[in-house]
Amino acid sequence: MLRRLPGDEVRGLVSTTPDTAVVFRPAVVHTPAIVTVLISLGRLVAGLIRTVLAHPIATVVVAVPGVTWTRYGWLATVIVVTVPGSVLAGWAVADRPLFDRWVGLRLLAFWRLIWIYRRHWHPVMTISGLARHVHDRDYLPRLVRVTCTSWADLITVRMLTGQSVKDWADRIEHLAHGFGATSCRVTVARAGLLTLTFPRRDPLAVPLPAVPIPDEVSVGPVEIGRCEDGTPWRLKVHGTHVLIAGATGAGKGSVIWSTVRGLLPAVRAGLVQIWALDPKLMELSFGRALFGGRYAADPERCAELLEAAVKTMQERAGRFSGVRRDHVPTVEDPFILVVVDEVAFLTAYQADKGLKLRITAALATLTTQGRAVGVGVLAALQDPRKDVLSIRNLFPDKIALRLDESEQVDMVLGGGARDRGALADRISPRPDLGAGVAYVRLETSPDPVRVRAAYVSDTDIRDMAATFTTDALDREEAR
Ligand SMILES: Nc1ncnc2c1ncn2[C@@H]1O[C@H](COP(=O)(O)OP(=O)(O)OP(=O)(O)O)[C@@H](O)[C@H]1O
Repeated sequence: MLRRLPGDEVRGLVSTTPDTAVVFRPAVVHTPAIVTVLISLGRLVAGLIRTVLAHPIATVVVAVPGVTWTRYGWLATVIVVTVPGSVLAGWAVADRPLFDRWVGLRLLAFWRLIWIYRRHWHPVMTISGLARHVHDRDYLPRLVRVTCTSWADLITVRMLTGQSVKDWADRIEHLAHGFGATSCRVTVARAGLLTLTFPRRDPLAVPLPAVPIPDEVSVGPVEIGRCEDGTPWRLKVHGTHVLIAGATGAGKGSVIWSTVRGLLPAVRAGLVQIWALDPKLMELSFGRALFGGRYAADPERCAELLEAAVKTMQERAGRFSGVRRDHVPTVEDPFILVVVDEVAFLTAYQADKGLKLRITAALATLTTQGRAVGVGVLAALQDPRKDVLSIRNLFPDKIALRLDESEQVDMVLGGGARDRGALADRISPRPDLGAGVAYVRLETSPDPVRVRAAYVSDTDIRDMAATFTTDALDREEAR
């Protein structure tokens, strides 16, 4: 800064050329050395206190052997280190999950905080463009905390003031590669705080066997697979409509069959009816016996079945009107789940215009009015473009299995889903690794969750059909 000091004008003059402006030397204020030393010492002590408070266990682990060594010698130190070490090792062998929960994952989180995240934080933030340089000062988003789960690192970050979630969502690839992870997902923890999820391994890389048929009678949510965090993936079908989008071989069949499987006790009890439309004649025909005659494959018959569902829906709406607003499944008014495999065969690819119109109108009516009166639609399709299924937005819940193009992810899950980590176009095309893997937006959260549907094999379907048919015959005989 150039400043005129009182009485210092002549001494500070560095240019006396007559035709130029008068230039003064910058005023230099000399700070006494003792002040600098005290400030540095203060910073050091504050940093030490912060570190001890932030990592008390690590401090104890380092400090106790250190103090023991200086006061009691090496023998005492060996004892101090080996006794707790052996106890911990024994604990790890005896009860690994409990050990991991209380010790293992915390140690791992500390190690990864120091070795991966803190070490690379500055360069990754700067190069990805998330840091700011204003008036010669660097402003970095703050790395608040690292926690580890069995499969991922969860990083809590305080954004810079004025940053948006989109700023981070736009840079998930920079972040993933910067910290050596395969992907990154961004979720909002609370105002100004984000959680970044960096998977360390893929917990869904191994196919899941079919979920056992539940004992209790329920219309859902139906357990059909597993979420990435190890919790069951439960799909709600009663009171909503579900669209399953996935390229060929993505595993749409496993979502459909797992749902049917989970509903079987309720079907047996007469609380649920499954109406199946199978225009490809491949998927649902296998378990035809489960649908009690409500199965259609040729488009004409599909249109009739859909119109029958609309009729039932309207008849119910007439009866329920002014009496109740929600549907409770009963034997008289069971929940009707209309399952459509490859809905585009009935809409976009249908050559008969009349049939196409009838089918689209029936589907639109069911998806706009069916929820409250106990009629739901579970439809699968390969190509999620609007001109293929104009009514795709009428499905409140959507599942994105492996898709061919990145743009299709937002078409299925809604705007911004891919930016927030729903990389459905990156799901492996290898059936053992990627079939049945999907991203969903669960009701409880706008953030996409990665899931895998259990695989219901042909043998499972055959068994389901055989058991169901035997049950049905037994019931007939009993009557
Ligand atoms: N959940 C799953 N887990 C593991 N493998 C699966 C799963 N679902 C399907 N597969 C495997 O992937 C193959 C293709 O699955 P499926 O036929 O269900 O796909 P799709 O999406 O219905 O394909 P298409 O649209 O061509 O009918 C299956 O034969 C099976 O080997």
